[in-house]
Amino acid sequence: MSFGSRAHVAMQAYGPACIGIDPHPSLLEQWGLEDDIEGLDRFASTCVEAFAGQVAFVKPQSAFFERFGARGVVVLERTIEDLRHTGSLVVLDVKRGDIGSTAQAYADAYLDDDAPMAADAITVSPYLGFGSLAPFFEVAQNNDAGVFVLALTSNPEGPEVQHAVKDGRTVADTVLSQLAELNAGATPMGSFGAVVGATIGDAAASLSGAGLAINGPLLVPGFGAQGGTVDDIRRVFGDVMDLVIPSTSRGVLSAGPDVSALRDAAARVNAELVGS
Ligand SMILES: O=C(O)c1cc(=O)[nH]c(=O)n1[C@@H]1O[C@H](COP(=O)(O)O)[C@@H](O)[C@H]1O
Repeated sequence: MSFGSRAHVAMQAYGPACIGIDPHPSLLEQWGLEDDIEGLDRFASTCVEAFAGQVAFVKPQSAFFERFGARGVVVLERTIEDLRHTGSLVVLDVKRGDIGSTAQAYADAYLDDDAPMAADAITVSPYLGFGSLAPFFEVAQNNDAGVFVLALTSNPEGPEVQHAVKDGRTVADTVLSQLAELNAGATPMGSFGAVVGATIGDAAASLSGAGLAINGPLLVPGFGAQGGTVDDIRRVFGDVMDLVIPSTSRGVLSAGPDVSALRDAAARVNAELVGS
């Protein structure tokens, strides 16, 4: 089953939320853990216990594991493995992007189902040109995996690149319309998503063509710790709420380390969104 179909099924079963595993040093401390490999290991396994098979998407943030070198990557690899095939889909947040021939190697590393780090989907950056991402889409397609392309990110620096205009269209608009082309005709939705922050304000209003209706999932970070609210999500994504996967990390992780408190916090995110 394609990633788009699997995502649709998981969203129906658990609600739309994506919970990030971001082992910040401050969260390790808050959880009573040392900022070392043992602390990382305990943090990640607690998250697996809390979220596997409980939410539609879990998004480990690679950088917080890479901080610990090869041993951190081992923990990441095991975390992905433990989460996969539990009902929750793993979106590995690595934000890759490179010239096509190197993009192929990244795609093989994270999206080929036989690779040790294979995830259900990854995040990628289109700023070497949308066409440079072709290997990611091809490997994803062949492995029923997904790709989330940065379009309108949640950070305040994003607009300087993403709102830049070429041939009368913003860069973000171009990214979104190329995703819509890739997803055309897919049901219930395509496997190629966009990252659009909950904090983008009125930026979506200037999009042309299909706008945010890319017939693929919209990963929406910036919700929770970065200030985005359910009202913001409703305002920005009104017509395309069915495609929205709101993503939060610190907003839920700060409820830890108690497993049931973490689960309750994740369930509250879903309840808030479904009620919206
Ligand atoms: O791709 C992402 O997930 C992402 C894109 C974006 O525009 N903004 C953004 O915050 N993120 C990631 O989403 C997570 C947000 O974490 P919190 O701010 O703690 O909810 C981090 O792992 C970010 O790297």
